[in-house]
Amino acid sequence: MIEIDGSFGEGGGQIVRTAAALSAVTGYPVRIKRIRENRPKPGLSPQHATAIKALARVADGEVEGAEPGSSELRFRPKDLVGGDYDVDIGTAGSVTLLIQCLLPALVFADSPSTLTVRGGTDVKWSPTIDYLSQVALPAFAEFGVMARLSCRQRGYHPRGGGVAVLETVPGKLVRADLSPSESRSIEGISHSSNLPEHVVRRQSEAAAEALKRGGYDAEIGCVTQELPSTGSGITLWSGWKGGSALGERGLPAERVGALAAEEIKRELGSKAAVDLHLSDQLVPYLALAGGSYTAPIVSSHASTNIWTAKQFLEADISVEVGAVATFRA
Ligand SMILES: Nc1ncnc2c1ncn2[C@@H]1O[C@H](COP(=O)(O)OP(=O)(O)OP(=O)(O)O)[C@@H](O)[C@H]1O
Repeated sequence: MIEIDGSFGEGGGQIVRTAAALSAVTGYPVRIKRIRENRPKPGLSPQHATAIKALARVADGEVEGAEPGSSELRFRPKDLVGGDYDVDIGTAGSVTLLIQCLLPALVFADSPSTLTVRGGTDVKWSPTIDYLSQVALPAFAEFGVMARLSCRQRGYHPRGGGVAVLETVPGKLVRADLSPSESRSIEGISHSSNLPEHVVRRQSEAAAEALKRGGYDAEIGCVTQELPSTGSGITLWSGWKGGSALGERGLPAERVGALAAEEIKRELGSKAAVDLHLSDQLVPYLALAGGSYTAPIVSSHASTNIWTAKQFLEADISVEVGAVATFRA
């Protein structure tokens, strides 16, 4: 059994998701201790526990300790079984982080799968649903990941109620070397629910103006809906880089648009191939398939994910830090 110290490095939920995902893929049972020990609310959060239980279904495995608040978890995977899976994270737990945990296993499953996830699609501290479909999945596809994501209904904090469907087809992963793009065109979507129509327009106009000042062309769609949850957000993307911001009470719509624009401008201003967030999300696929990419810096999420991947795989992953950080395996 592989033993993982969940408080290592970044010490967050990602160690748990990556360790369980790679346990499922390699078939090595894992015991994760000291889970999120240094977080204000240590142990598994309800959304981490839901992800692990869902992964156990896909891996036909046994799991102990996958309960909210638990500081220790044992996971023993068996066969990776494709099929239809329906997972309700409840409230506004992140749909994209649950997918982050299950996707590697679905890629190695014995048949195609349709995973329906209910929860928050555009929530803090996680990739937005548009970031996952427009930035992360296309980058994973370079490594051979065959997955298609559709957002049936957005879900904002705190009510959630979002629905996303991920369809996967298993296949062999392939080595990929991602190179930087010179593109100066950016796409995006500005969205809201139960808010006046001018909110999405002000978000998108502020973003487009800020991007134009930086010499970028932007095409940003606007969607106003009436859904069970209330909220707004904007995601911008260009190749393997993104920027996003979520509306909140007291934060002017113009500021939300400008924040997303500032983030993607910072990323596009770097000579790296992928953005900061993608650099940690790609680690499992880099470790499994080999390849290379560059990122602006080595984040603590990325170095911790590399450490976690090395506990399961022989992969010789290295990061060389210069003007940009080069990830290689
Ligand atoms: N704005 C964003 N855009 C894209 N990806 C993001 C964004 N914010 C966070 N992420 C990604 O979400 C993941 C967050 O992992 P992390 O371990 O911090 O999450 P967590 O499960 O909420 O755990 P914890 O609560 O312990 O921090 C990382 O892969 C990170 O790259």
